[in-house]
Amino acid sequence: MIKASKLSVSLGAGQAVRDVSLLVRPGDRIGVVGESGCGKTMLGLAMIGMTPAAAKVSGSLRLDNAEMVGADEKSWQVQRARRVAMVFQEPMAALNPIKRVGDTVMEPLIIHMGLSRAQARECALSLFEEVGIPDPEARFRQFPHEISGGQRQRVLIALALTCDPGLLIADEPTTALDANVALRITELLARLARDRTMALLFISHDLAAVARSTEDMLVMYGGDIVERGKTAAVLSDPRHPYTQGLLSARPRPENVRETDGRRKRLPTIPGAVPPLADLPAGCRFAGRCPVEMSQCATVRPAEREGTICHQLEAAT
Ligand SMILES: Nc1ncnc2c1ncn2[C@@H]1O[C@H](COP(=O)(O)OP(=O)(O)OP(=O)(O)O)[C@@H](O)[C@H]1O
Repeated sequence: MIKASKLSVSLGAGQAVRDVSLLVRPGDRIGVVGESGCGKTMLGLAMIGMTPAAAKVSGSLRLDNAEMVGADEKSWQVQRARRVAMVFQEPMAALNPIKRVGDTVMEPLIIHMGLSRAQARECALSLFEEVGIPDPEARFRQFPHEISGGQRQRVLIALALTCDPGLLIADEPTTALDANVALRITELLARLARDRTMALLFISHDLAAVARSTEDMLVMYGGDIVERGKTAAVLSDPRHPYTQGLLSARPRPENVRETDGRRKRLPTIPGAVPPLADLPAGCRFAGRCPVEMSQCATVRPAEREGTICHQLEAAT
């Protein structure tokens, strides 16, 4: 259990995070949204003890029973290995370019988990399989530049899982990926959190991805949490004016126009997730939906053709 109370991060005269209180329990999946610079990353960094050297962290952050505000680097190293891990947005920058990806994932298993090389290799290969890396034996020997961006992000997720963390912080993990790969990575993170009863803090600008992968969400503005609640409720019925503004600023298909002003017809990609703006009226639940749109009781017949709704559960 991770509990932040009045957690603040000051950088010079400004406060990047202000008095944030947050309880994260095993298996919680929490989205964090808000405009650029509102403090999402800094909150994540404070929760893993990786704020910039110039930052001053105050308040309280308890990881299980240990108070981590003011803790030294050695204590943080233990917590980072076992309790909290983070996946960053740019996988190429986060991986050592001159190290084979298999060796990268084996290293913490040997150093922090005390495994032999043979055990670490076996464990790393099974992590590669768990995160959906095809042909793990072959990928194991490759360098980061030899694999795709999506596979690099999967390697980083495997790396983050090596010490079986209680909380995984994913900071815009799909920003550098194309829409389809981004969707798969989002689904992977949500699945891992469910399967491992691991908490997930999913920081993103992509509200549809937050809708798919989280149950609760926080909306940040100017370092504060201005709204929090169940993801479905916040997205369908935002209470704070800032959240209302954030949701209304989403790109909507009806706003995409040809140069002559006519509405542009967007191609339908089989299996693609429709933007939130396209969600049928009457559905209140954000999250992965097993119901095909053609069988969904809440969708009007005209909207059913050729589309699969992966995004909502039927309101029933
Ligand atoms: N290394 C740093 N030194 C000084 N100020 C910083 C540093 N990193 C971030 N900041 C400031 O802290 C505030 C919060 O930044 P943060 O990166 O947490 O925003 P964010 O919400 O994650 O933005 P984005 O969505 O663009 O990643 C901003 O005002 C930013 O300018």
